Amino acid sequence: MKHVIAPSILSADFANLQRDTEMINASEADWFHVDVMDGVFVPNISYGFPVLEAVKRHATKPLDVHLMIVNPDQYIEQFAKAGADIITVHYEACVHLHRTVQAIKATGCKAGVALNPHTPISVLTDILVDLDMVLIMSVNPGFGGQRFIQNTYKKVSALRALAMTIHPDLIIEVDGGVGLQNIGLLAEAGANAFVAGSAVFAAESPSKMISDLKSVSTGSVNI
Ligand SMILES: O=C(CO)[C@@H](O)[C@H](O)COP(=O)(O)O
Ligand SMILES: [Fe+2]
Repeated sequence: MKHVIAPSILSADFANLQRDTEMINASEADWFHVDVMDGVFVPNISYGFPVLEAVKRHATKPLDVHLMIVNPDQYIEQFAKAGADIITVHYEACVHLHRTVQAIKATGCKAGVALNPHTPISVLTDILVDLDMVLIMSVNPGFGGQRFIQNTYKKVSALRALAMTIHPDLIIEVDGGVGLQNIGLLAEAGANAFVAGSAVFAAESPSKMISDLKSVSTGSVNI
């Protein structure tokens, strides 16, 4: 498959969530990106199981669930039951990351690990082969609409170089401030999945923006 576009429903209109879900269904988007924030790991609270279940009832594409919560182990099964297809936990929130990743896989979901902007990719060297995806945060997690951090390009290309020898199929997803202005360079650096919240939902035509994001960059993903 060509690179993945995952619109973030954090920027959707929650009073019109069915409409926005159907827009994503009908668009060239590949996944729904679902940001769960607990007000502890990040200084914001978004939504939890009821919203995830509601989106799942209408979505025709996989749900890419980004957990910005402490102690994610406690909720993995519940997120899988609520409809997650990919579950991504933060490296910074997990004491026993290998155990957490195995717990995600045991549910049948794909497993991802997210890195905050200050966390070096080297911390994942010994677990990379066990992962389906690494999510590189290109803003500090907690809010949509923030400015993209330029160091992300370097980080993505270093991760792709590391993955090349031990896990060539690794999905590298970039999340935060992604839009037409940087998606091409990110794809060149080695990313192949892109989250876009404000770029999509603030656009005059969200579905045209999704098509534009899909066509701008190069790269592909094996899923
Ligand atoms: O995880 C997060 C924020 O913490 C993201 O998924 C945002 O929802 C992306 O929004 P934009 O930066 O694209 O507006
Ligand atoms: Fe996210």
